Amino acid sequence: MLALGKLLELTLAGREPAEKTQLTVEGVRMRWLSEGALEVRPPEARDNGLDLLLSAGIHGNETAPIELLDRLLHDIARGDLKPRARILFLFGNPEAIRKGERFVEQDVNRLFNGRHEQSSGSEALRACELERLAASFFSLPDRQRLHYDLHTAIRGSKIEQFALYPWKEDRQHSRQELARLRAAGMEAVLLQNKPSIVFSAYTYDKLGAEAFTLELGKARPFGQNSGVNVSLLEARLKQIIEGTEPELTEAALDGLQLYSVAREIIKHSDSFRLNLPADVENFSELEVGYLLAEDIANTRWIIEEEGARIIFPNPRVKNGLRAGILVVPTTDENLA
Ligand SMILES: O=C(O)CCC(=O)N[C@@H](CCC(=O)O)C(=O)O
Ligand SMILES: [Zn+2]
Repeated sequence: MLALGKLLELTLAGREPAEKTQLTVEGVRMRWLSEGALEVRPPEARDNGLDLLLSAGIHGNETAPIELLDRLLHDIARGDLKPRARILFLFGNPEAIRKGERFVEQDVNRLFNGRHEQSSGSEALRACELERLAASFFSLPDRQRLHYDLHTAIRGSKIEQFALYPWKEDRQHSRQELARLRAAGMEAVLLQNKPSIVFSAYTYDKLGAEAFTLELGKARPFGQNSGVNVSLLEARLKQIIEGTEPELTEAALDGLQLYSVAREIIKHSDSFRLNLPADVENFSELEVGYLLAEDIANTRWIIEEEGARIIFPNPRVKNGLRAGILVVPTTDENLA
């Protein structure tokens, strides 16, 4: 296999490849751009006009998505997978991946859309570099742009695999993309309704990509991901890469649960208390009247919404950051 197919090995070892560009037997060009960043370009005659950004390891301990991208890259480097799409593979936070930690000093996925400029340190620099790599990749005119930022969650979930769909003023969420996610095994989608500082929100808002954060199961160390079943997503990604995806019909949305954000729980101070068991699962339902959280100056988060569920509860985030999202079921009436 070509050495550049071993991007993960290079990244784990903190090494630069001797040769920065290599050609597969299929004439596919692989180009190492920077640590954890590799562009794959099909021969011009095979190019189908799709630019696909696949990122993982924005959180260093979320290894199942990293292993999935590693398998796809191996297949491309061996000539077993024959891309018609142009692809950018990104391992988001190499230092944290090497340490097996979510982050080293600060969460890279809270540093996009301008936030890295107000910060310092290696993770702020990395967020800036990821924005630059994505912007350069998505700079070619008249091409389709798609970004999947792959994650696993800190805790178990009542809905194992789900997507978060960013928001931008005057832009509608796409039914076609939701059908594609359903076919890729996602059981639910959270439709965001305000701007955000995560990677997929940057590529959606600033670069015009269809972009999603995908949650694929519970985070575990390398080699311990047999409980994370990515087979439907992996099969779909291969079809997208090879341009062999079956046509999507509207009916394919059937069974996909849609949620919208009712409220984001922001931790304001060290007095923040979250009134949930440590092992509570994502999408656990909360009853109207339930006292969810308390914070400084008698701030109280009481559930007012029927059918509210909690995702990503985390009282240990830094002050000023999201300590959970309250979501409620929604319908497909506003989709494009
Ligand atoms: O399990 C958790 O609490 C967090 C899992 C995770 O990393 N989720 C992403 C979601 C990004 C988004 O809001 O689109 C994150 O929190 O960065
Ligand atoms: Zn994550």
